[in-house]
Amino acid sequence: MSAIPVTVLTGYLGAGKTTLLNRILSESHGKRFAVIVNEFGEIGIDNDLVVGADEEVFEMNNGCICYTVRGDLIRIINGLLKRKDGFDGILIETTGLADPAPVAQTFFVDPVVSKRTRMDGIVTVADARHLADRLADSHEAQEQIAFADVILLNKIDLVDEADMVVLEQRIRSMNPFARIRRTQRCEVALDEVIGLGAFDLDRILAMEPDFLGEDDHEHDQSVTSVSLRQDRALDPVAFDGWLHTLLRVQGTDLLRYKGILSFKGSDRRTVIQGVHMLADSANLGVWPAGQPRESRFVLIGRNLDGDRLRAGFAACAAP
Ligand SMILES: Nc1nc2c(ncn2[C@@H]2O[C@H](COP(=O)(O)OP(=O)(O)OP(=O)(O)O)[C@@H](O)[C@H]2O)c(=O)[nH]1
Repeated sequence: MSAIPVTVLTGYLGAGKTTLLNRILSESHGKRFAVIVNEFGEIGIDNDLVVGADEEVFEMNNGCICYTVRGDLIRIINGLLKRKDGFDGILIETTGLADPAPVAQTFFVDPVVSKRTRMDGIVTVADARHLADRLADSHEAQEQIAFADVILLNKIDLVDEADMVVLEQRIRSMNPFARIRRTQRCEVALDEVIGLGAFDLDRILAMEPDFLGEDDHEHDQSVTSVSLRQDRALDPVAFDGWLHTLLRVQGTDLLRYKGILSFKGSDRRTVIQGVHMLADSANLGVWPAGQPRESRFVLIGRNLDGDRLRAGFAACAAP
C-alpha cells in the first residue's frame, strides 16, 4: 500500500485559505482528495465551504471528501484510512491562528498514520497586502512563513509591483527554500501545491541558501536558516547522536529541517525531515547514477548558530 500524501494548509486569518480550499473542492481535477478542516478554537470556517455544518463528513460532487474536525485529528485520519475508496491525497486546513507544527507532527508520531501517510508539504497562504504588518506583530505569521514548502502570495491585486518585490525578499530572508507563487484568489495549478513529493527536496537542497543571506544581520529577524553540506559519507551513529542532541537542546527553536543524506555502508539516499523535536526518516532509493553522494541538510528556526551547526554536522562524517 503506498503512503497517501498529506498537505497541511496554513495561513493567517483572512489570507485566503478557504478560497484555495473551495478551488480544490470544486475544480474538476479528476483526483480524490480528503479535506480536513480543523475547526478547533472559536474560528469557524466559511459557510460556503461547510455545506452541512452539522455533519462531520460530506462528499463534494467532484469526488472530494470534506471533514470538519471537531474531534481528534488522529481518530479522523484513522477512520479515513479504513475507507475502501482510496485517496489521491489528504489536505488539512489549520485555523489562521494555529501553529501548524502539532498538525504536521501528527504525521510523524502516530504509528498507523505515519505508516500509511507521508507529509507531502506545507502550503502557506499569505495576504500580500497585510503580510508585512503581520510579520512585525505575529509570531504565528512568522512561523507559517518559516514552515512553508510553498507560499501563495495571495491578493496581488491589492499590492503594486515594487511592494511585491520587497515582500518576496523579506520572505526569502526568512525561508530561502519555499517556492513562492503570486496569486489572485489563490489561482494556482493544483500540482503546484499538492503532490510535491518529499517536500520538493532535491530542488530545495540544490539551492545555495548561503547566497541568500543566512548570516545576514541586516534584517533584525529571528527566523533564519542554515544549510549544511558534507561530501564524505556520514556515520549513522554519529549523525543520530548529533541530531538527537540538537533536537533535545534546541527542538523548540527548530521550526523545520530536512535533508538528503548519504550514510556509510548504504547506497540509498536517506531523507530526514522534521518539525521541532519530531523527526522522520525514509529511504529515497539508490543514488542516481552520476550524482555526487553529497549529504545536504537545511534547518530553519530561531537562534540558529551556523558555525556550531556546521561543526557538529562536519563531525558526523565517517572516518
Ligand atoms: N482582493 C482580493 N481578495 C481576496 C483574494 N483572495 C481571497 N480574497 C478575499 O479575502 C477574504 C478572506 O478570504 P478567505 O479565503 O475566507 O480567507 P481565510 O484565510 O480562509 O480566512 P479565515 O478562515 O477567516 O482565516 C474573502 O473575502 C475573499 O473573498 C484576492 O486574491 N484578492
